[in-house]
Amino acid sequence: MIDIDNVVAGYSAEIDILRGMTLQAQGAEIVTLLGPNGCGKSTLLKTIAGYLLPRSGRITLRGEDVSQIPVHRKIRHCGLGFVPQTDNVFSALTIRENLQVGGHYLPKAECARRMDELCALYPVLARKMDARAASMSGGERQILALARALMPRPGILLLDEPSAGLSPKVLHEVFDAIVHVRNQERVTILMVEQNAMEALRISDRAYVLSMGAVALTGEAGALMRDEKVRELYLGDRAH
Ligand SMILES: Nc1ncnc2c1ncn2[C@@H]1O[C@H](COP(=O)(O)OP(=O)(O)OP(=O)(O)O)[C@@H](O)[C@H]1O
Repeated sequence: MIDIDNVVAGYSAEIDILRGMTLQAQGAEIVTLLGPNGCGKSTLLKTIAGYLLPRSGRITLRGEDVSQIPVHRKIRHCGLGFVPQTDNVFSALTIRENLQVGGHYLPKAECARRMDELCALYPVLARKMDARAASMSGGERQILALARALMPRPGILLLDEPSAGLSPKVLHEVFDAIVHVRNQERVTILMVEQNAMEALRISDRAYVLSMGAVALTGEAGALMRDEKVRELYLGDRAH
């Protein structure tokens, strides 16, 4: 369970980017964050992950107030996985090595067992374990980034634009991979996406952000069917 309560945060002391952000996600839910460029979607993920600490408000993960816990401790101790938008795999390392980095603080046998599980979940990785990540396609790299974040078995996964730069076909492969892990491992997923309609198709709920706060929230199917929402927030690309 993620509970964000009235969070205010920013990069400099003078400017608040998040201005009283309140939202929740729980269970095996996929929740998408939508909204115009610069409204604070990535900043919210960075604040939940602990790259930025809130000036006020509270972030609760699985019942524990983690508002002031920085990123390295959150990922290790709070069951949080984070896949940033860029630089999310080590190109010079092999797929096996990337996964080992993701599980570096697991005991060796547990790390190996977890790699086997993730290779079973994502066979595309199993076929190329000793190839360098640099040789992977964009979609394969996203799946590796996802698997790397999953190594320590997080209960909560934050994904920043997993479809960025991908063709529509590959986007569907990556979204399938996200749904697959939600179904198999019952992870709570909070995802930022520009591809609003595609993201809503795999989501349970969504929040539309505007100027650092929630403008609108609802069940994904209802948002997709709402004419006004489609026109104002989704570019009316629904069919
Ligand atoms: N490292 C940073 N230092 C200072 N300001 C930043 C930094 N990163 C983002 N910002 C500012 O914070 C605001 C929100 O940015 P953010 O990246 O969270 O938006 P977003 O909703 O994810 O946008 P996009 O859809 O374009 O990725 C923007 O005005 C941006 O310029």
